[in-house]
Amino acid sequence: MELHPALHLLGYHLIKRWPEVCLAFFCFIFIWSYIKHQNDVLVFWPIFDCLPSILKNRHRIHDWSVELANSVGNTIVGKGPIFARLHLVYTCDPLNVEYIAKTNFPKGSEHHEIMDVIGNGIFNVDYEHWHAQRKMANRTFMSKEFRSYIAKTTRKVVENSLLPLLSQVAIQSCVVDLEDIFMRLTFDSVFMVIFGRNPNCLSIDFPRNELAQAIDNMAEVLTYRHVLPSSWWKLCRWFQIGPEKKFVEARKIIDRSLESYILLKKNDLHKGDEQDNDMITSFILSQERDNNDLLPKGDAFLKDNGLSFLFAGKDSSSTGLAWFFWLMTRNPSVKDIIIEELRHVREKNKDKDDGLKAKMPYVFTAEDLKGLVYLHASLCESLRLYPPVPATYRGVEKEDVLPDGTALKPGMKILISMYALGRMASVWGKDCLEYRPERWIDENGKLNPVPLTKFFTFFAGPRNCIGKDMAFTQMKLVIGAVLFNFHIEHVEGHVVRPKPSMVLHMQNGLKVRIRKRISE
Ligand code: HEM
Repeated sequence: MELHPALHLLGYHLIKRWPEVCLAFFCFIFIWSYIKHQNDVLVFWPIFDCLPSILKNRHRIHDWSVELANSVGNTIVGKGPIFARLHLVYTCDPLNVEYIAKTNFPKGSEHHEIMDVIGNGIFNVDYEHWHAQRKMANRTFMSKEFRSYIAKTTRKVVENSLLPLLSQVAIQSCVVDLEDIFMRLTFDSVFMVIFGRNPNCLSIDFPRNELAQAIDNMAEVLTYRHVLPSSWWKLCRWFQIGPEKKFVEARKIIDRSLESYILLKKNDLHKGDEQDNDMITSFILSQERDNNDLLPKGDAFLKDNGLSFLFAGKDSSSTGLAWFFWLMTRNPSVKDIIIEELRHVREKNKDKDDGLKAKMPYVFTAEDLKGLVYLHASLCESLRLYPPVPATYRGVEKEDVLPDGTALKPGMKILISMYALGRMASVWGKDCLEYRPERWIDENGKLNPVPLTKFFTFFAGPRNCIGKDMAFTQMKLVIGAVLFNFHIEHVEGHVVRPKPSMVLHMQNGLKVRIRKRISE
């Protein structure tokens, strides 16, 4: 049978122009699939796998992680684009996470590479090296002297810097970013706990601190490194372009500053000055005293750990505080109960108050706030809904099976979302998105231990947060002082939402007005 000339021509062109035809065909499949799946929470594309879904939701990545768990499942295995050589297991199944935490999966070599700026600091090492460092750090963090040093230094920052600044802001009745104020506060207090010196970032002229700025820039670059395929950021590093240029500049400042602080500390120690109770002094003494081959000698190790703890402690408590105060502005009944608890303490203290402590604004001690059940419950509830460290990951180095049956193979990466873990109806019940401190309190008015078993904000197992108690002490001192002495009003129209970053910062900060609470 003779072929129609038009069909003949079409066949000729299809063969001659095959690259264009293939491209058109792929575009058609792509657009058709996009339209068909545009409302799906997760789509696995050919070649690109889950990457387009991640990119589409990058601006709301934390809320997307909750939707994923609710609509697709608590554990999802994805491969990522072929060129990224990624094999990812995303989980927010509490049993899986508990297993991962207790079995002590390593952070892995990729983490070490990405976080090269903290070298062999505790955050970046695994197995016996981590074990030796954790033992040394535990000795410091568990000691009574160190704990009371934390309480004393934080209270000093609250009394001498935070309250005068807020009083001034109240007089001027201007709008301030409370998240920025808390970031300055925790930088000063964490720095004092680690290095024994106050960088004085928190003051009414809002000074620019070169080191704090360099650490923020560094954190931004590290976020890029975590989300980009490693070949991309390594190429940028090689050419010293984009974020990697910023990295080099930030690193110079960080190295120079921390080295000089360590030198100052060593000079103080060798002059025979009275010993401080800060962390670096304690680590220097451990280095001199302990004979453990797994604990590196020298200043590089001190610098790596000084920076590890600064990274871990600087923005986490401040972020926790910012979300807590945001929730207070939206839940006045909760705020009133906490203030009532604080008033009781104030009344009890009246007899023993010396003139200095009795003056307004009133400052509580860590001891005053320790037993306040509702304050603790409200803070835990806020940290559940807004975990300052929203996600973490672990490497897989040998075959294993998670409690829900997911098979793990060497080379896989396990991504754990603390943000999703705190918001799942299957874990916290139907009212999981409500801010309800009562869920942390039992029928006898005591703290309920049950929610703690599903609370992963500070992670779990042997590699949980070593600074958890310190963070609670810091945050409660700030909450007690601010709620008791000031009214905080959220500026109407200012939108508060989480930023897609490694720490759950607020996208636009927390804009508030402050008034003194005197007459009540
Ligand atoms: C609200 C405040 C805080 C939260 C929510 C928090 C959360 C966490 C989480 C989730 C981890 C595990 C991360 C992982 O393994 O990937 C962690 C580890 C760690 N945190 Fe915190 N943290 C807070 C405050 C602090 C403070 C104030 C310090 C000390 C200055 C600190 C020091 C550390 C260190 C050193 C580790 C690593 C522990 C290890 O690997 O053995 N954290 N933290």
